[in-house]
Amino acid sequence: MGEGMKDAINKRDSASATNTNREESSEAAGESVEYYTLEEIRVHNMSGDTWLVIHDKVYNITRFLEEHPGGEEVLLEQAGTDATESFEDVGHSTDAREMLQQYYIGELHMDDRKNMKPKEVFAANSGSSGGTWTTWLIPAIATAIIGILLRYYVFDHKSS
Ligand code: HEM
Repeated sequence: MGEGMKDAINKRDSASATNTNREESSEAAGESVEYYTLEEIRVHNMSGDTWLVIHDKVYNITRFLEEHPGGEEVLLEQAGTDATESFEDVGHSTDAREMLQQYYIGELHMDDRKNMKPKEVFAANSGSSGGTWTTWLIPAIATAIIGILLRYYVFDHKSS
């Protein structure tokens, strides 16, 4: 019996090994990604069926509602919508961000993504915190003025 049995087992093992590999590679290639539009997501806005979007990823958080340290209420307020801003406003920990993975079901449809246009990026950079160029321009001018003053001071002292 020995050889036949071993062969059968080997065949089964290698078959299951190739299956697993195929699954992994198709996942890695992103073939099985689901895309949802905001319209599709909007209907999942109740306590028994709760989806939300964070950073263009769609999460089914129905079974997380009761576990959320920040309470069920805040999640239900965001249910069926893009909750990225509220999620970020709270300043969630790295642990919270890692937890998200468990509830991932797909991606927000490309048409519904709020891609930052170059104009918006510029506006975001030149807000009250000051633009990037002012951060080096002001110290540069200050250094130049100090340099000029020092020169005058040194010359004045040499000539007198
Ligand atoms: C599925 C997505 C979410 C996950 C996995 C999550 C997870 C967590 C975790 C683990 C905490 C404990 C503190 C921390 O580790 O940061 C927390 C706190 C909190 N979360 Fe969320 N959260 C999610 C979505 C949201 C959303 C959309 C809001 C919207 C307002 C929110 C509001 C809060 C608040 C108010 C707290 C309490 C903060 C505090 O007491 O300091 N969370 N969340």
